[in-house]
Amino acid sequence: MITRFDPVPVSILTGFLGAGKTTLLNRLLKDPDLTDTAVIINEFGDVSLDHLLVESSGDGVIELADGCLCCTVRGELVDTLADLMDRMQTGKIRPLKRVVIETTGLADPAPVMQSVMGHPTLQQSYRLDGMVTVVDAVNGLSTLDHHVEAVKQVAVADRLVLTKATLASPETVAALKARLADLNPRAPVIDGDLEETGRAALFACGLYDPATKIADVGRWLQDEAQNDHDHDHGHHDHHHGHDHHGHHHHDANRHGDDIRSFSIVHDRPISAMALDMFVDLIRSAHGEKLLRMKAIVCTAERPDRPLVLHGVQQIFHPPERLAAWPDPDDRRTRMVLITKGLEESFVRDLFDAFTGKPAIDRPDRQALSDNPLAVPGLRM
Ligand SMILES: Nc1nc2c(ncn2[C@@H]2O[C@H](COP(=O)(O)OP(=O)(O)OP(=O)(O)O)[C@@H](O)[C@H]2O)c(=O)[nH]1
Repeated sequence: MITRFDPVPVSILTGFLGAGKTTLLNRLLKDPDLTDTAVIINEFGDVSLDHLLVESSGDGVIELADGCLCCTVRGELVDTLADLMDRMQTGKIRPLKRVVIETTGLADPAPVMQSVMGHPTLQQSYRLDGMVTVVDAVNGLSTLDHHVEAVKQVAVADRLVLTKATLASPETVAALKARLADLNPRAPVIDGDLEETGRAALFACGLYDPATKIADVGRWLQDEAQNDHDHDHGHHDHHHGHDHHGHHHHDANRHGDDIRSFSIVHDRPISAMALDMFVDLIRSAHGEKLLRMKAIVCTAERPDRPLVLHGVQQIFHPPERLAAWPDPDDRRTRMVLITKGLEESFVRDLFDAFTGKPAIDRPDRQALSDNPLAVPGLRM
């Protein structure tokens, strides 16, 4: 038997790389009001860590990996939403109160929104209710200057959540708030540290209304609707190339001409000192090219308790030791990097050198830490 339901509210949690989306989601998932909520998380790259770092991973958390919601895995999002509705209607899962979609940090929100609002079948089953955008107080201004996706994420928001304000100066926070008000005069800016920010009510914003946003928002959504229409009619020339209008590649690892995502997997424990030196070198010498680094590391000193590292542009947050491995049978170190203008081979060579992997034409860790710039082949 098929049961019909009222359209299920869908909220989209977005924000630039490392702004604090997963951290906020982990707080929200502790709110009992978010039971019967399906959470769809999406990550760039072939190795995904978010499903390990979302604390209530398991039932209700669906992972769309190895691609970006706004381009490569957009079809998977549509299929996932259709499948959830099908399972609800046929009684295989309990009726959902809400669906929350966490996008990748580089996602253009417009195509993701259009998937929910404009898809001919999905729009009968779902309604967009709550665009929540997380903005990092430390990197926010420069991110808005350099990444069109970040500008769009702010402009489309119903609510803006400001994170890391205690790490930024009051002047920086004031300048950022002024910029946010220009881009989105009506969205309240909510302090990420407040307890109530972590409650389910954050998502309940009411039916999405583009008319309450700056005029660009309506245009972006219309462009997406037109793109979908053209696509349906065989014009496959949109979204190729990340041009100045913010259009996208279909390649998950090329979200801009020089933006790359890659991962390093290592199956032996790493000494904390080697890790420290590797991170320090990357950060100090190439921090501006490192958009994001996320890692779960098996250290030689505490192999039973993995270390989680987060680098967001130049900022490295204090590492966190988990109580145990999320999957006790997989204790490999996994590191995901998103870089802009920094070659994968360079980072890999550096990692291998610090972790002691021998190579004929590369010096060892000691020589590297003494003089990293003197290394042939390791200079950019
Ligand atoms: N001090 C401080 N750190 C924060 C805050 N929010 C997030 N962080 C830290 O920022 C780092 C990145 O946080 P995530 O929640 O993983 O960010 P994200 O937006 O999900 O990252 P991506 O999925 O890679 O885009 C982590 O080390 C967090 O602990 C905050 O409000 N204050």
